[in-house]
Amino acid sequence: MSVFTTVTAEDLGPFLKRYSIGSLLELKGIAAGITNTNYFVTTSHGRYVLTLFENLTADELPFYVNLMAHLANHGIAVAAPVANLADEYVDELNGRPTLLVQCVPGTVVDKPSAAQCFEVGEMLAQMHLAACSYRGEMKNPRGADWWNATAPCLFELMSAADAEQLRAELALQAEQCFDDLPRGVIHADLFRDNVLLNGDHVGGFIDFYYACNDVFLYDLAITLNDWCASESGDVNADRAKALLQGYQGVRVLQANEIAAWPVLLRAAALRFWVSRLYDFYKPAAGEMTFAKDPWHFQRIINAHAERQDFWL
Ligand SMILES: Nc1ncnc2c1ncn2[C@@H]1O[C@H](COP(=O)(O)OP(=O)(O)O)[C@@H](O)[C@H]1O
Ligand SMILES: N[C@@H](CCOP(=O)(O)O)C(=O)O
Repeated sequence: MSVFTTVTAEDLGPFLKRYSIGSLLELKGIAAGITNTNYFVTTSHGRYVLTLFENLTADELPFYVNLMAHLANHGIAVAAPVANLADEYVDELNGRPTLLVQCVPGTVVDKPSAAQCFEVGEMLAQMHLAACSYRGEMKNPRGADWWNATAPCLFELMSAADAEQLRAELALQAEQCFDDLPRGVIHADLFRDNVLLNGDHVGGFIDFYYACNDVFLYDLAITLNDWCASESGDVNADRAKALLQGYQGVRVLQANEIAAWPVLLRAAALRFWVSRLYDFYKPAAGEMTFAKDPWHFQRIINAHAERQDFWL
């Protein structure tokens, strides 16, 4: 369920008058998603998704919303924001900041094929290049500063063996320097549930609310860990190769990126191991989160640590 703030057709009437998208035909809550309230809004002009932000404030939204508009302008498959008559993307409804975007075609695919991984890799590289001309800046809110600050409150709640492994993994990452790697705006959460696939093609990347400035290769590692790893943490080589081929067809990895790849795959898994551990052990009272399995990412780290061949 993810309708946290109810919207009725009556609520929407005055809201839609601030837009030029026609009159309301249908309003339907969207069950998927875990953070915000989403509705499909069908009007006489077409189909849109209305998001009511449950956590982000109107002041925090321009970086993400302008990024989506910038990428859509450059031909990247993302949901394009729709501006209201005051030429603003962010509006307000029922006490929440809102965004209206075009519906993108496709569905979430749980078990992607190699061909679909190829397309996702290609679109990701194109997104990285298109975002180079985007002027917004955002620090990674889930980068090394965050995981180093967050992990200490988890150690005493974890098994001794897991806490020891987490300490070792943090120490391994603390020794690295990624300053020379190509960087720019990254999605930072391009899991399967944030991509709509239309057959083999990318209908649209969605959910840009972790986007930030960071290392491109880290984004590719986050994507590979979700699109190509099984429950055991092992990686399907065909899908991984396809994702990397798709990516490198657009942006060829440099020698220093190839050298950093194994440790960045572990960094990308560490980020979600820590965030899922935090959600598991420290669920905030009343917070609308659904804890996902943290140990999945520990298994991915273990598998990467054993691996010799990284599909490049
Ligand atoms: N632009 C869009 N076009 C079509 N469907 C969308 C679009 N944006 C969101 N959705 C649907 O809404 C669901 C939840 O969106 P998501 O952004 O993941 O929510 P949350 O921010 O709550 O995690 C998606 O799985 C998808 O089915
Ligand atoms: N894709 C993530 C969820 C988003 O990150 P979070 O920090 O908001 O939990 C996952 O599957 O863990």
